[in-house]
Amino acid sequence: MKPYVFIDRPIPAEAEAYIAEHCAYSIWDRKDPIPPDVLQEELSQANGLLTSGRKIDSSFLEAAPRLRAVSTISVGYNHFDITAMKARGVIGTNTPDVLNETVADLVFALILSSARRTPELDRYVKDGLWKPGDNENLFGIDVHHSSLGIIGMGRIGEAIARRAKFGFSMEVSYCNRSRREHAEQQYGAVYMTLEELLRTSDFVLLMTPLTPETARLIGRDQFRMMKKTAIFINASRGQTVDETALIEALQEGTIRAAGLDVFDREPIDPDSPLLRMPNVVTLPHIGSATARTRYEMAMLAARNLVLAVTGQTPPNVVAELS
Ligand SMILES: NC(=O)C1=CN([C@@H]2O[C@H](COP(=O)(O)OP(=O)(O)OC[C@H]3O[C@@H](n4cnc5c(N)ncnc54)[C@H](OP(=O)(O)O)[C@@H]3O)[C@@H](O)[C@H]2O)C=CC1
Ligand SMILES: O=CC(=O)O
Repeated sequence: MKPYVFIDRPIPAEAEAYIAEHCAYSIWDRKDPIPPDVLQEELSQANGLLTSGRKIDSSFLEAAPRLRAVSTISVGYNHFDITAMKARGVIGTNTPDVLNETVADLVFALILSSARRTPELDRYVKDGLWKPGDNENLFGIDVHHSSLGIIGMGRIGEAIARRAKFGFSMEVSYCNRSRREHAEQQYGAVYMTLEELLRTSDFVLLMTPLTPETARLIGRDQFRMMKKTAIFINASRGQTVDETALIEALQEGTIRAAGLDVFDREPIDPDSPLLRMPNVVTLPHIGSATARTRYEMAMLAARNLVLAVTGQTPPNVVAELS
């Protein structure tokens, strides 16, 4: 008998067809949330789940007694409760590598737009405020030949370091728990302590996974260590930063500006002060969101799921569950 899998969101037709070849399945092919009774019914039967960002914890797993594998269409898997999944023998897979270049492009969009104030100045022109004599009020800061500190020099971090070094002649430094020699040799990245990186970088980029160690890694003390002219970029997860401390740092001029793709709460609270600061560029968590990359991610997640539920070893079992 074929394994039964549940797909909890719309996916490309090719990914669905691939799953259909190997599994019995059903799909929630709509944008509105799945009604609890439908989810409950699906979970009671499913051997596998294809999802993105759904919290997989012990109460979820209790409702899914036959579940053997969860495949997420994302590289981040902080929504997996590893302990609970391990206890039930549920495999978890993610989609690394296929999004590296796309996320790196988006990080550069944040770096450039926050340094040269492009969203703010676009508004300025469209609002009819551009006038003869405009000069210093339109100035930004240079990206080329400046310094970029990457906290979390991994697969995506390296794609960013390559752009920084060869595209913009930037000095790259990084801070990980362990050295990444490839980044040092290829991009001249200098390994530093977190404090040293914060004190010396023109651009501070957070690119770590969200883990108990990285939760609120950047707070009031860390913002105070940064240069007053520093621009803070976050494309990791919102919870790696103390958002109240970030707002305070921006309001008090402790740092110059921020470029943010991720937030503590997503979608962000419409009353957040971050949405009213001209020196903050905000994006709706779109690091990997191009049609081609999302297609590759869905195909990879589908392959991971099929392998896992048919008793084979998928290539992308997350480290803590392999
Ligand atoms: N905004 C968006 O749309 C996207 C966001 N992301 C986020 O980016 C994250 C990174 O992805 P990816 O590059 O593929 O992951 P990798 O695992 O390849 O890289 C993460 C790096 O972070 C370092 N790291 C881990 N813990 C710490 C720590 N406590 N302090 C300092 N460094 C640490 C690791 O090095 P070491 O082990 O040596 O510490 C590793 O090199 C994802 O987990 C996800 O949260 C990813 C894709 C899109
Ligand atoms: O945030 C996106 C991811 O792939 O992780």
